[in-house]
This record gives sequence, structure tokens and C-alpha cells, in this order.
Amino acid sequence: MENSKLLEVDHLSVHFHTERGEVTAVQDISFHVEKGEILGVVGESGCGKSVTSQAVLRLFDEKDLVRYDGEIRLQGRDLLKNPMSEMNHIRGNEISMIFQDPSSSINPLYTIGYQVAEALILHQNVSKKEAMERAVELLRLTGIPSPEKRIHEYPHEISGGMKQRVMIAIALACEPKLLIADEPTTALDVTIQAQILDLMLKLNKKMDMGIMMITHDLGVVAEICTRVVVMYLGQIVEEADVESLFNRPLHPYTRGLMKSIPHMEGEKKEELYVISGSVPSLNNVPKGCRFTPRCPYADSTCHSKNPELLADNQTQKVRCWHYKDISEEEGELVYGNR
Ligand SMILES: Nc1ncnc2c1ncn2[C@@H]1O[C@H](COP(=O)(O)OP(=O)(O)OP(=O)(O)O)[C@@H](O)[C@H]1O
Repeated sequence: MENSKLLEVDHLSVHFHTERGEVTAVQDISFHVEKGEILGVVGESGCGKSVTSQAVLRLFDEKDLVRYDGEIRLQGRDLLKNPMSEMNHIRGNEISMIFQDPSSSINPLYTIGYQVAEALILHQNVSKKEAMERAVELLRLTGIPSPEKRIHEYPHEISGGMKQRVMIAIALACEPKLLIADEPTTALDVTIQAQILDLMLKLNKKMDMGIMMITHDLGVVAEICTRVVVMYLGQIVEEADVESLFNRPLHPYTRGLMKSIPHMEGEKKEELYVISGSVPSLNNVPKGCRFTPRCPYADSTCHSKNPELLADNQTQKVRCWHYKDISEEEGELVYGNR
């Protein structure tokens, strides 16, 4: 049978040098992205979402990196063993990345058309004329009106939402198998955010492209993802299909994230739930379960031993000693219902 797994991250750890000594930003994480699926990677700032995505593309400065452990396989090939020359080919060709801030991938000095065409000329060996024609089509695909006119415009002449579309067009130029989207809609206002998410969903269906969607926003997850991994302080604390996660979140951290989503039902305005405290620094990782300092249910077992990520059922895994009791005690989450 054909392996439907596009990306497999297997026991990945990423260790960095810092002024205060060596830190492990991502600790023994395993997950996969199927062909054509949208996987959400969720967590607060500092949980290791970006380090995970950057590891897939090996984007770190060599001087910061101590080493990787584990494997990252793209259709069976271990990317961590690839020479950098091969990684340069994979970036943009097989895996593309889009970021929160389009200015990191768009050059203010060149026209929009030139920048989309350049990606094609660079990776696909097509003529300049052909590349320009395809650039127009790609910009049309991303919903940019009158792309034949827009190709002559410079980035400063277009809005933030349009820049985001241009960045997506550049990322899609070579029809990558995997798109890594790191908070692609965070900086946009709500209506534009919805349009960009809608666009990504359409492109995912049309091109059968796997997407790894990195976000701190569970609303984005509910909107477009099929499965999700929840990260906390460099580890995966819960993994589930989206239906299960929203209907029955298991980890107290996931439950906290769910409870902090504002909801509009009913007359009464309720105070928003806030998970107490903040993500500890990597130099100060708690002994035992990493969530203990912020967990209202932590007891001596939690303080002394970190639980494994274990399957609760066929679609959901969780890393918590007491999740069954907590779910029973707290009951269903109204906030979690989509
Ligand atoms: N090059 C580096 N050297 C040392 N530490 C790093 C490096 N890159 C990231 N880190 C640390 O790794 C941890 C995880 O960072 P990461 O950027 O992955 O978090 P994140 O979940 O993506 O948060 P955000 O949403 O703010 O980007 C942080 O504590 C960060 O300081």
C-alpha cells in the first residue's frame, strides 16, 4: 500500500546554544502530515511551533544550533541527513513557507510580477515570458483582481491582505507538496483573515497540497484544520482530529486554551478565562510535567514525573496523569463547542 504520509517528524529534538547554556527548544516530538491534509500546530508564544517548522526546512543559523536528534522525513527521505545543497532545492520546490509578515519574503524593490516570476525561473527553468504569464495566473488564483495590471505594481502600492496573497502566490509557484504557514493571518484584520483562510482551503483542495498551519488561534484551527497538535514548552501535550479536540479537549492546557476563546452566546457577558502564569523559559524547565506551575490540578506525581503522550482513543493522544478525572470534574466545555 502507498504511504500516504507526506511529512513524518519522528522523535525530533532541537538543541541550541544560548548565553545561559544549552537549551532544548523542542523535545522528542513526533507527528505527521498526510498528503492533502491541513495539520494545525497550536500553542502560546514560546511553545516551539516556529522552531519545529524551521527545523523541517533547516533554517537555523549554524552557530546557534547544537544539534538535532530524531528524523524529519519528506516522503521517506530524511531531511536532517540531506546536504544543504539538496535542502536549497527542496525549499520552494517541494516545501514552501509563508510567514506572518509578508515583508520577510517580498522585496520592496521589485514589482510583484517579477517576484512571482522569479520563483518560477529559479526553480522551474522556464523562459521569462512564460514565467510572467504563469505569474499572472498564480496571482489570479490567489484572488488578486486584474493581475495583468497588478504585476507592474510595487509592494508599497498594495494593501497588507494583497501582499499576503502575493506571498502565497510566490510560495505556490512551484506547486510544493507541503506548505508551512506560520501565523499567516495574525497581522490581518478579521475579514481579510477569513478570505486568506478560505483561499488556503481552496488551494489545498485544488492542488492536494499538505499544509502545516502554525497558529496560536484556535479559531483558525476550527476553520480549516483536519488534525491538530497542541504544543507546550517544546513538547506535544495533545494530538487529535479537530472534531475530537473541540468536542472533548483532554489536556488541562488545551482546555484552558478553549476556555479563553470569547463566545457570543447568551445575554450575559462572561469574563474571559485566562490561563494563569506564562510559559517558563527554556533555562527553567519544570521537573515532572512541564505544565505543573500553571495547572490547578497538579499534585506530587505531576511535580515528580513527566507523563508520556499516550493514546486515549483512536483519534486522540494526551500527556497528562489526571486528564480523565479533570474531564469528569469540569464536565463538557461549552466554549469548546463549535
Ligand atoms: N536560535 C535560537 N536560539 C536559542 N533559542 C531559540 C532559538 N530559536 C528559538 N529559540 C527558543 O525556542 C523557544 C521556542 O520558540 P518558538 O519561536 O518556536 O516559539 P513559538 O511557539 O513559535 O512562539 P511564537 O508564536 O512567539 O513564534 C523559545 O523559548 C525561543 O526563545
